[in-house]
Amino acid sequence: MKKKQLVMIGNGMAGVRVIEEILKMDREQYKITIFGNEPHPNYNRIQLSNVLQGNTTFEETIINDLQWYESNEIQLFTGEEVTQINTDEQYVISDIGRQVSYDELILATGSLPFILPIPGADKKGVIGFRDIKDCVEMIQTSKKYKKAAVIGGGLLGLEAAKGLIHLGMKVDVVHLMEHLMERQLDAVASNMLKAELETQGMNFLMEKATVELIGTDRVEGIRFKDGTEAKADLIVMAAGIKPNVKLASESGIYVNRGIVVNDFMETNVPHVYAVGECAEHREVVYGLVAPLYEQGKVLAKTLCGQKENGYKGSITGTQLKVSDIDLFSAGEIYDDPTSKSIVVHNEYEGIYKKVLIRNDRIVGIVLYGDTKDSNRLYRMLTEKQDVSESTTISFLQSGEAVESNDIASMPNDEVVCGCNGISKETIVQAIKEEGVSTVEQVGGCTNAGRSCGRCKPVIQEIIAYTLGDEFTHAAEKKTVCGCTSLSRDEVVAEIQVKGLTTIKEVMNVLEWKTDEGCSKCRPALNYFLGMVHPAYVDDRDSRLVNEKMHANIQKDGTYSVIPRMYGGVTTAKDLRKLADVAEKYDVQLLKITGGQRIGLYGLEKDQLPAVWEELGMPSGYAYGKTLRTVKTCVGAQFCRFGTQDSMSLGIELEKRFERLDTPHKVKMGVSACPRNCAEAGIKDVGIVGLDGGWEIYVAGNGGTDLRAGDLLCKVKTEEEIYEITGAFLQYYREAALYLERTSTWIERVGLDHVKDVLANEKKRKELNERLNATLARYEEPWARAIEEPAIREAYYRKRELVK
Ligand SMILES: Cc1cc2nc3c(=O)[nH]c(=O)nc-3n(C[C@H](O)[C@H](O)[C@H](O)COP(=O)(O)OP(=O)(O)OC[C@H]3O[C@@H](n4cnc5c(N)ncnc54)[C@H](O)[C@@H]3O)c2cc1C
Ligand SMILES: NC(=O)c1ccc[n+]([C@@H]2O[C@H](COP(=O)([O-])OP(=O)(O)OC[C@H]3O[C@@H](n4cnc5c(N)ncnc54)[C@H](O)[C@@H]3O)[C@@H](O)[C@H]2O)c1
Ligand code: SF4
Ligand code: FES
Repeated sequence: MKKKQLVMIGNGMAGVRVIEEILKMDREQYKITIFGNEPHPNYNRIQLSNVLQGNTTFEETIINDLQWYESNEIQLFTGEEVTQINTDEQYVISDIGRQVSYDELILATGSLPFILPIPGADKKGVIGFRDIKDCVEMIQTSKKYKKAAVIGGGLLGLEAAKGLIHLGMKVDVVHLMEHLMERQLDAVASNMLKAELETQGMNFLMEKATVELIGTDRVEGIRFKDGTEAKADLIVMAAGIKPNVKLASESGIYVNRGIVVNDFMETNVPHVYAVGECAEHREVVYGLVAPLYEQGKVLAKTLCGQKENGYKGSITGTQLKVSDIDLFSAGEIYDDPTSKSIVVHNEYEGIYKKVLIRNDRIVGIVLYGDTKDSNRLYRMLTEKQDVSESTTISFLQSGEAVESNDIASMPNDEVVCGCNGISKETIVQAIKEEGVSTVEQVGGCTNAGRSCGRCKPVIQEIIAYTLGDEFTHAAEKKTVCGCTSLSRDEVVAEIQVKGLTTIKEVMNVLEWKTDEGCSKCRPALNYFLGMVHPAYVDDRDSRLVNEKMHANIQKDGTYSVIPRMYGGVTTAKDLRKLADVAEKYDVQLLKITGGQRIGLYGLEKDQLPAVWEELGMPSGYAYGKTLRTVKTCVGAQFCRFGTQDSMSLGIELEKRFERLDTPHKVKMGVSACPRNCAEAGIKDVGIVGLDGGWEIYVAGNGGTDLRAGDLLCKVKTEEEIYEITGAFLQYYREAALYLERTSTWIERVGLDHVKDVLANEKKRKELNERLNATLARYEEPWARAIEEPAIREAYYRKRELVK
């Protein structure tokens, strides 16, 4: 049966969750295309606050990596904005003129920050806080400037302010109202919050209406309605958001505040749906993921022909992600004549709890300082339980830490992860039936904990309670991924002891929990098998996407071609070839890379075999977990300071070790004197020439986690360098975790340990023997692609546009 074309505009949290749900229900019905105007795969926007506050990295925010799209055959166009929808002829057009037809269309365009329409709002240094780009700008600004102002004392503004303080800036929070977070907290809780945040370094300018942002080109300050001013080199506008609906309304789709949908997330136009922050359901637009994920489930069912009850709306609960602040709020927050409240206010311990009741039902909750009751009360609220028999004590228990007893008495259907609507029962089931034993694995099976992360401590408690004595052992172990409860070392040991030779065999014998594995374990197993068995036949389809393609996929879906240029040395003939090919294929960019070679960027997948054939040069593996480059200085051949021939040594090292699979990428550098022009001190292996010898440095890193290399040893001859470098690489291959750089590996196992291993001559010899046996199996990847039509057909067939 021909698949229907499903197109989604917006590659954010709500939209991609719909696609995940569809894939769980029915993989065969749709050919899926996604447009996202950010240059990233789907990431966890919620965690941007934690990135700013230094609790997580950008890499850790990625929810679905490019490999996920590739392996689910989803065509993803990042950095591309859809600018037109033709609902009569059912196609969309992007800002680069790409036209894609649809049978069904999902609008998941999210929201835009509300930028106050005041003079000066367009100055440099005025931003919202919505995406990675804003986050990067805050981080970079903090390196140059010292004073920031955040406009808006809501959830977003306070999380941004905390992040900016962490980045070393002085921060004013400008708030229009009398109380912070006035939509979530009453006056008492709000004052407690303000007092705590002041101790954390925030300065509040309350009841201030901003009328102008002052400065010349760049913002320098704020002017308020009362005539006062405040200095600021950076302004973060966090005064609310507005649904991103321009495209929908211009396309004739009915829009009120958001894109209006019915209970099945259908808009007024046939075959067009909306989900997430851009959608308006029963006159409500939501701004938290829990309701958006509920909408996502309903939409997936609608699209898979399983329309049931539909979406009925949600009551949301919020928490603030600022360290040392514990607060929860849901439903109504202010007393009125029709409601009664139960309040516990322990000023001594800084705890405040309020439950609002109307007609024997909880209608609102505000908790500050102790939120242990939040799940239970929230459930009573959402289920509209009759509370007439309850006492104050049973409403508002003590503030003791969650203990096993609490888990034991927690009802099975209590929702533990509010963002994803996952109950205790579902988590316990995953632990018992799927054999998972870490918070990450529970997330892999159930989605619990994958959004704001606030439920993770409770998930941890449930694991401990369910596993009992087995827990300590299980929790200590870092498993390969959620598909197995075995660690990397256990899997490698089993491969060796049981003589397992294929991925399928490993999964069967080691009782993998999934049939096909996942994007984490498949590449890892492929690597382990290749590391254990020198003659292993590579399973190309299990590799990470760039390795599988032998080319680096770029943000617009095109690829780069970077041939080897051993030691950074080239010839006029090779340069001519590069120029000819670049002209013939009209490449978008020719660039000298950081690794001293020349890259051709912007090639289509079907052009790659011909480009490589015409170049006739070996692949530079600029995409691989392998030896990338050996950077060299000109050394003794030309430089008057050079004591050694760095170029020849670098070229020889690159030729010896190219193509070798390693746990992560490996970069080398060779400088011919301590002036170190090849920056050998920040390479995985760095060699520095001295009078009469060389120094070998290891585990340097010039990337995100900057690290100077450690001196491993001094040697006299080039032969010694080859021997020690070979042994080091092989030991790293055998001992490091998959996707662990040499820098983190050395930090974990200790330099002295590696020195001890390499100081042992017998071990060095054995390591080099195993390395050489492995090196013998590699061949030039593009030679095969050029010769074999089947490979070209399988991997480099032209991208069809869905039209
Ligand atoms: C810093 C921060 C912290 C947050 N913390 C929390 C929290 O703790 N808890 C919580 O529940 N929620 C939190 N939220 C809110 C939560 O992130 C959002 O509710 C959620 O991301 C909305 O998902 P969405 O898919 O509707 O929109 P988005 O995630 O915004 O995704 C929409 C995507 O569509 C793209 N797009 C728009 N128009 C087009 C077009 N024409 N063509 C192509 N692409 C387009 C956008 O660039 C965007 O990438 C937070 C938000 C921020 C910014
Ligand atoms: N922890 C979380 O759950 C979390 C964290 C961040 C963001 N978010 C979500 O992101 C979205 C945006 O958050 P937000 O805090 O911007 O929205 P918001 O609407 O909740 O808060 C905006 C705040 O700005 C104030 N404000 C409005 N105009 C102002 C002005 N001119 N000067 C000063 N203050 C002004 C308002 O009084 C309000 O308190 C919301 O949907 C929110 O739920 C959630
Ligand atoms: S590292 Fe020393 S030898 Fe090499 S180019 Fe620099 S100065 Fe010359
Ligand atoms: S409550 Fe947010 S991830 Fe679980």
